[in-house]
Amino acid sequence: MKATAKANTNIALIKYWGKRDEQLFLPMNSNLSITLDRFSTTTTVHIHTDRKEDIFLLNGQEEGEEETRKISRFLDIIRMQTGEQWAATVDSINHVPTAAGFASSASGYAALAAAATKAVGLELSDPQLSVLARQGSGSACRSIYGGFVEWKKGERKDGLDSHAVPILAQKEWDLSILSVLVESKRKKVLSREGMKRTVETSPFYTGWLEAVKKDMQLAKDAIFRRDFEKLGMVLESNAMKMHATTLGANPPFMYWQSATFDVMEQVQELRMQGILAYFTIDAGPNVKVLCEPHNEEKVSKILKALPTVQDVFICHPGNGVTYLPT
Ligand SMILES: O=C(O)C[C@@](O)(CF)CCOP(=O)(O)OP(=O)(O)O
Repeated sequence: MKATAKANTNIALIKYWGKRDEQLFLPMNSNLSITLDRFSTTTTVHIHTDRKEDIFLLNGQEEGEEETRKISRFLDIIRMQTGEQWAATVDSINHVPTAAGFASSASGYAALAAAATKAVGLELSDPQLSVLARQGSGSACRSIYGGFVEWKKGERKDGLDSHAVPILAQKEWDLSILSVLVESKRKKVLSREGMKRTVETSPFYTGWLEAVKKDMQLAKDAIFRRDFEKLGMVLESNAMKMHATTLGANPPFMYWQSATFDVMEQVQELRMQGILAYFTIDAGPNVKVLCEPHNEEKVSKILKALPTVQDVFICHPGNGVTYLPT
């Protein structure tokens, strides 16, 4: 038995930042993303009943014990649901150049969840598939759907109500999401560690939780009204508040580097010239800049001209997980 699935990466507009349950990947706050039309993972899962060990191939290379163990832990969730013993060969191709400033865990676990359940004949609804993908990496639960997506934090301790729901299909509102790759000078604090340390030690974290509820409402209203200026203001403000929490952590840390500031200042300069552009930043120095499609070439050119910008990748809203012929 085997199946193939493809999932796109997504970028958070209202951030997932902090867990209320580390084992089940349950978030402290609801959050909101756009699934993109490029940077995806395609995963084929072959099921074997004559073998005990899982094999994990990434971009054609067999991965070592540590990475394979992570995949096996994820597949154990499915094995518990089927109640059967089987091993899998997971063959993932990442079309997510890390150099493009995207983490591949979101598209990776969304594609794996879809391909593995399909291969074992486990028919899950989209919300159930989102609950499963979430247990590989939180943000992966959002890549099940296309376009604008909300991850409802849920209230249940078992997390069955903590999953993504679609807000607006990608064809309903076209925006440009420019992934701006800047020079990276130092190793970043991975988002999992960063959010854990922040929740546990930052006095600013309670302020974040208060503010993000309101930001979610403002962002959803702006999306329903297709009000790009209002959406841009709230997503930029939300990213700033998320990063402000890390400055109060113990020990404090900051994801931004000097090149990050160059891009932020350029985006604010563009707005002074009347061009609507807004930035958001995740757990690293790279920046995502949102603008309206008619401005994308101009904005991309101006950002590329910054001496500390290495490249700019233009994306648009993309679709959710799809199954491919194996
Ligand atoms: O994407 C967002 O909402 C915001 C962030 O990118 C900000 F850095 C966090 C993504 O965290 P993720 O990699 O999903 O963590 P995991 O659940 O520990 O695997």
